[in-house]
Amino acid sequence: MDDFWLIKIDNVSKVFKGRGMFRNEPEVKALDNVSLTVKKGEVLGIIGESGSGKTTLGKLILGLLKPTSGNISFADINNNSTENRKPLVQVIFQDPYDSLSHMMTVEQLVAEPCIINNGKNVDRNRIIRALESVGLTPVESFLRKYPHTLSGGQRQRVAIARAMISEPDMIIADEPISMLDASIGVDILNLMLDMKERTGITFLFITHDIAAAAYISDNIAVMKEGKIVEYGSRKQIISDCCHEYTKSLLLSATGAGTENEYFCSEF
Ligand SMILES: Nc1ncnc2c1ncn2[C@@H]1O[C@H](COP(=O)(O)OP(=O)(O)OP(=O)(O)O)[C@@H](O)[C@H]1O
Repeated sequence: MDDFWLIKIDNVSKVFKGRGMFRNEPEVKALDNVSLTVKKGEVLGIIGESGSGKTTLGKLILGLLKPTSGNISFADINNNSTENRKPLVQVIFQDPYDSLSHMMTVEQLVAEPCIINNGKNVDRNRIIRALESVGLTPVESFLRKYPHTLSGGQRQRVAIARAMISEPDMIIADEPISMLDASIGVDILNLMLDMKERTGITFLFITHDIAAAAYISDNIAVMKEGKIVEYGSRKQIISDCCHEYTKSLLLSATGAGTENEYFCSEF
């Protein structure tokens, strides 16, 4: 894997003003001076407990939120075209049932991002290839189905096909397996790894599950209360972590005799 960067996050903080009718609740510092580099072609795991700022980080990268301070830089991409462009970033959400319109067929759902981007219909073969690439075969049996007739894992595969059809440079996967059974979750992680191998796509994998992060990530950033408290390669984080918080996450994943299916034998 090369070390070319895709996104650089420099000293980024994000403060949310107090909620409540009179904004009388205290403000929240969701991100506190975060610096991080997303390298091209890697799976970067962002791990932390609820409220540690993971989703806020993803929303800042997507441009859905603006940093209160600090800077996010995007690499110039040039795919043999005359003009350089920013990396195209797509997102996969935690709940594939909620994130997919119940009124649209699988074919319409997968075609929609291209129609929004280009304003014209998509070549049907492209939709078929996208569905094949996520293992929804025979494709003909899925095209006219609605999300409520699919299993959770199949819905998440539709969400991945929808994200992949516009050929993004990076996908932010925000807790993509937390609502799935463990074995289906492993299938989705394997699919993401397979896509990384085949296309060189970069993933930002947001999770509260350190074992899932260890299974799929090249590098892992551990977040606590809006800060990155530890960063390293998967092996460093699993075998040689320093921060007490990381140790406690590892202990809860492996401790008390619990078997965790994501942990590989190398750890
Ligand atoms: N729009 C908002 N307005 C006010 N506070 C917010 C807003 N969005 C997030 N927060 C607060 O910012 C903090 C970080 O939230 P964030 O959703 O980034 O955490 P997270 O690590 O993704 O948590 P989870 O795993 O539960 O999704 C939390 O305290 C949350 O309540």
